[in-house]
Amino acid sequence: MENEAILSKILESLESTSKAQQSLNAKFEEYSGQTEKEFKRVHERLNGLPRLEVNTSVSLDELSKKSPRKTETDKVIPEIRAKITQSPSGTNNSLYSERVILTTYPDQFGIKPIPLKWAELDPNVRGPIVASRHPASIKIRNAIGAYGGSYCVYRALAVAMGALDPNHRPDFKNTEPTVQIGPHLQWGMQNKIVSLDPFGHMATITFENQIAKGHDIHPTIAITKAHMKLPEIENLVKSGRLKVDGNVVLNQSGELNVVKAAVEPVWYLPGVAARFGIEEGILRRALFEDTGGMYPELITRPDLKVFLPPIGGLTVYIFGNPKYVSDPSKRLTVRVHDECNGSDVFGSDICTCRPYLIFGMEECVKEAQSGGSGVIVYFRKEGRALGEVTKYLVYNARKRSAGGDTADNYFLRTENVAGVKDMRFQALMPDVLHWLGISKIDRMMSMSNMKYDAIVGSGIEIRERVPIPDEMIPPDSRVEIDAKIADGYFTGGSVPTKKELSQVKGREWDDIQH
Ligand SMILES: Nc1nc2c(ncn2[C@@H]2O[C@H](COP(=O)(O)OP(=O)(O)OP(=O)(O)O)[C@@H](O)[C@H]2O)c(=O)[nH]1
Ligand SMILES: [Zn+2]
Repeated sequence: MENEAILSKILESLESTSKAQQSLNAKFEEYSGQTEKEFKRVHERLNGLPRLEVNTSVSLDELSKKSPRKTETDKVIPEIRAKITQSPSGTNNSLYSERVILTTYPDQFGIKPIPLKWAELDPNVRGPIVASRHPASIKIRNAIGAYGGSYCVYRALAVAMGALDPNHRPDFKNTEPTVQIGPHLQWGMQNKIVSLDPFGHMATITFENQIAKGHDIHPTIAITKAHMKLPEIENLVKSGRLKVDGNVVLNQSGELNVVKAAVEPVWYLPGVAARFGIEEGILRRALFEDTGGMYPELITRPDLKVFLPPIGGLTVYIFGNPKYVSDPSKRLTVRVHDECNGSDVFGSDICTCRPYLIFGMEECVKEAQSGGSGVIVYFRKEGRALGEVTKYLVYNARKRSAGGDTADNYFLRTENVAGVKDMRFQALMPDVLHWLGISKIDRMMSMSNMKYDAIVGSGIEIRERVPIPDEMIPPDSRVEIDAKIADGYFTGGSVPTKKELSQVKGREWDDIQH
């Protein structure tokens, strides 16, 4: 009797699972427009194609012989490949030491990190950031994580496939900055800079001797100069809104002269924790847990205070004389921008990102032309640091919702998916402004209250806030901008009421053609 009840329960649940599967299939067909017939046709075509043989015991040499084209494996360094193929399991090959070092401990034999004193103005007192785990560095390492931000994972792949010697030492000849930034007083002040290494661009010069001794020290900042060309800027020049001056705007096609700096994240954990008003231990535990246990040393090495997180960094674009940026007697225009690949690069019109970025650039150029300078900071924090997958999920939810894509529900839809509406945590953002030695901003090209509060709260004065002009707002992004204004973003106009917000509607799903 009891068994029968269980059996019927199982059958019931199987039935509902298969119903769910059916409705999923129906939905799939509806969304993708693929009939079963088409599906079969694709399958048949695929079946007709030659199959890729998967043979785990095959050697890399055999594989590259089989491949008719040149593949990545052809580029491997023979000695590295030899080391990899010596070990069929790959877990104990001669690339690395026999024993896998899962973590280290402060009191372990031979562990003696190079002293590191954060917020010291003298780089020799501050000390280099050493993040390498290779035999010559593992005992003197004073930072958790790896150089390169998120790109450390690609480096691991290159090493694993034999294209890169794990002990490769970069040749830094001629890589020095094209202009000098700093040192600025802020570099030596407590809590002004906690998420980047202010000496990151000077590492190869300042720590030349240590590098020559074999210490694996990398710069975490690089500064170069370039020309840039954008269609909108060219149009501004053609329409006469921007003038050619041969220095900032180089010619009629709107070519701009810039100095740019790429910055990788370097977190001083006690400082990051203090910025968010949390305990360092809690921060370390969360970073350990929510990166899938990637960095056990966050827990086992409380003596190591610096962490190089595997996240995107930022880029600084300077218009005009870079020396003026930190000179309080010169005017300064700034736009701090968070990545929006869909709009910034691909021209999506659902938000104001690229238009505001271009407007920011225009004003930076004008400031530089009239004797001041301009700075654009571009942070890799896609989709308010929630990522592009979350962002697209929310777009779908917005467009499919019963009452339409209205401004009053804009943030709610993000919260439904991500749990929060924003994970950018602007509290760390002003660090780059302090690295540049900025003490006041004449024109801040942003309406964001979060950016404003963070910058002003860090001790930098903002003299004027400049909203995006109405005519630059694409129609479908009205939903976003009105929702933001109602949520506290700066506006020169009126703040929409709840009722008004419910009437601001984005494009319907059906209006988007495929
Ligand atoms: N998750 C999510 N992110 C979005 C959406 N629309 C824009 N974004 C992201 O929001 C961020 C916008 O950043 P910014 O362009 O710096 O603008 P802001 O912080 O809103 O403020 P302003 O300085 O006034 O422009 C970027 O990271 C975008 O990718 C959305 O619908 N969902
Ligand atoms: Zn955007």
